[in-house]
Amino acid sequence: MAAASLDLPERVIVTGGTSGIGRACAELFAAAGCGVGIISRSQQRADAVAAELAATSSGTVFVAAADVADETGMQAAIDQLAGELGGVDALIVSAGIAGETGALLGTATVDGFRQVMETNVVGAFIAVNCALPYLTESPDGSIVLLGSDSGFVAVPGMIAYNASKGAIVQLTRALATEAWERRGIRVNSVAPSIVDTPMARHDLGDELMDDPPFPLQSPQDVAWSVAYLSSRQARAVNGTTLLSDFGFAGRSSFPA
Ligand SMILES: NC(=O)c1ccc[n+]([C@@H]2O[C@H](COP(=O)([O-])OP(=O)(O)OC[C@H]3O[C@@H](n4cnc5c(N)ncnc54)[C@H](O)[C@@H]3O)[C@@H](O)[C@H]2O)c1
Repeated sequence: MAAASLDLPERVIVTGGTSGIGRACAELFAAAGCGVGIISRSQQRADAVAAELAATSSGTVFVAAADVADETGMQAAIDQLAGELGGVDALIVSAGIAGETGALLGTATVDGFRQVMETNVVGAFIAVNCALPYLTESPDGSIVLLGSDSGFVAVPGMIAYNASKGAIVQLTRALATEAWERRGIRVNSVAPSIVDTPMARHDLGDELMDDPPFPLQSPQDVAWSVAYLSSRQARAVNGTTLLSDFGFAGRSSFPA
């Protein structure tokens, strides 16, 4: 059977593009021949990933170093990448942290809560704001944020993370309404359950991740959802959060 193909954006910026889901997105877009701009906190790490992608794909890869919570640094990084790419058609926001994993109410700290919200929510808004002028210029601008099934079901010991990912669901809707009506830009998010990435391995441990009692997805599984939402084939999809979770969030935890 012949495969239908996605019309992907030509110029894509990915935050958190050197690891896990962000890296899988950068790989997918670069392999499809797109221009890709990776934002990472570490210039050295970004250079190494860009060299690996350049060796294995037809797309052009540029890198910039910035912390997503630093508005000035992010504006400089996005201005640089937009200049190198010749514009921006899609922004993928994958930079994120889990925070104080396992810290229950009473031990979870306010500082830890702030740090997670700064990175996962404020950082997402900063990235969107910085890329907005370029996406507005694109004939087909779109944004895909990384949420989580933790935005729908609360995982114990992750108060700040759960709250931050709930915020991403509503941030997606809020941005989508205004960005579409005023600028023709679509905004969607993907909410995965546990994905085999350095973040999940750090939080859950290799032993559990190597023999998980839950269905485990790959970063590539998520990258395909991101690719679809950023593609022209999803031109009527706006303000939605796509759960990629094997149906977990919709399932009662009590046996039938
Ligand atoms: N791995 C999972 O099980 C899972 C499940 C659901 C959602 N997610 C979400 O997917 C996204 C990507 O997660 P991942 O699993 O690929 O994690 P990861 O740790 O493998 O990659 C995240 C990247 O973001 C970068 N980053 C973190 N804070 C940053 C900051 N302040 N500025 C710039 N870069 C920063 C990290 O350095 C890293 O390169 C996150 O938003 C995460 O919450 C992950």
